[in-house]
Amino acid sequence: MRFAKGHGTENDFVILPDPDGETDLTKETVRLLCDRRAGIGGDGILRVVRTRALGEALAPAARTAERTEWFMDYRNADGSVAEMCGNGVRVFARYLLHAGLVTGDRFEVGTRDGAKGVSVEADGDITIDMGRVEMQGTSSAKLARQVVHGAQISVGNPHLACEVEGPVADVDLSQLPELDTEAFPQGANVEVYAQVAPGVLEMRVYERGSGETRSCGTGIVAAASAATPEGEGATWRVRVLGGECTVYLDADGARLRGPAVIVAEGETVLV
Ligand SMILES: N[C@@H](CCC[C@H](N)C(=O)O)C(=O)O
Repeated sequence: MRFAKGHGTENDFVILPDPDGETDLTKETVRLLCDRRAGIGGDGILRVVRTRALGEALAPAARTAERTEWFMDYRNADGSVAEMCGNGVRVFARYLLHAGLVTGDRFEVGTRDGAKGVSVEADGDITIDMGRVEMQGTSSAKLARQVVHGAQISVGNPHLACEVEGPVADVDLSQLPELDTEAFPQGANVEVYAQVAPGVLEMRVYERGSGETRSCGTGIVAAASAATPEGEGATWRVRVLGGECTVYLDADGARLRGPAVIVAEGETVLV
């Protein structure tokens, strides 16, 4: 099967073009493709499928995705399915352009969290309309060496965004965070962040289904939202291990801007 490899601020993905939805992507296949030694390596998979090829498989929650031509079927490295991936949508959009599957600098991509607007900026960055962020109260998580408290937030997928004192580099994210399972029955992505200058956050993330990654777009939006008590009218630059993205919070919701690159194309015998 053909594949491509891409990343957005070093959140990296194996891209599988499957326009007619002919590939049965099992958990085992996803794990193998994402394995950094036995496979291609990635934090997740972006299956590129025509929305109409999904038929009944398009969950009701993804209904606004029906109007899109292309659907991002996102899988975490452990084979689990996620509703949304912010860096993933940018990389997916870059792939559609690269492969000539879309033209123009404005289009939409279908996700399990609905249709997401894509704008290609003059400098090559890609901006995604992430939609409304849902603030759901507070919760906490037990990390390897400390307990962190923060905001429970849905960016289509579940997050716990926790402000920490001191450098985020000092936080031990080597172990799966222990969460309140009543608050997060489906698990969550856990962000730790600190404000390091006016309008600038540093953030690290432990992603559900992938472990610590070098960036997480929905996590970046969650951290920016947690850092904005007024809810809107804010712009944040968010620095992560793999680079930097910008989040704009306004009355229409959140927009995420950042880079997205394709680094390789080839053929795999693993699918
Ligand atoms: N890296 C992504 C988020 C991917 C899904 C996440 N691990 C989950 O299970 O919700 C991003 O850039 O948003």
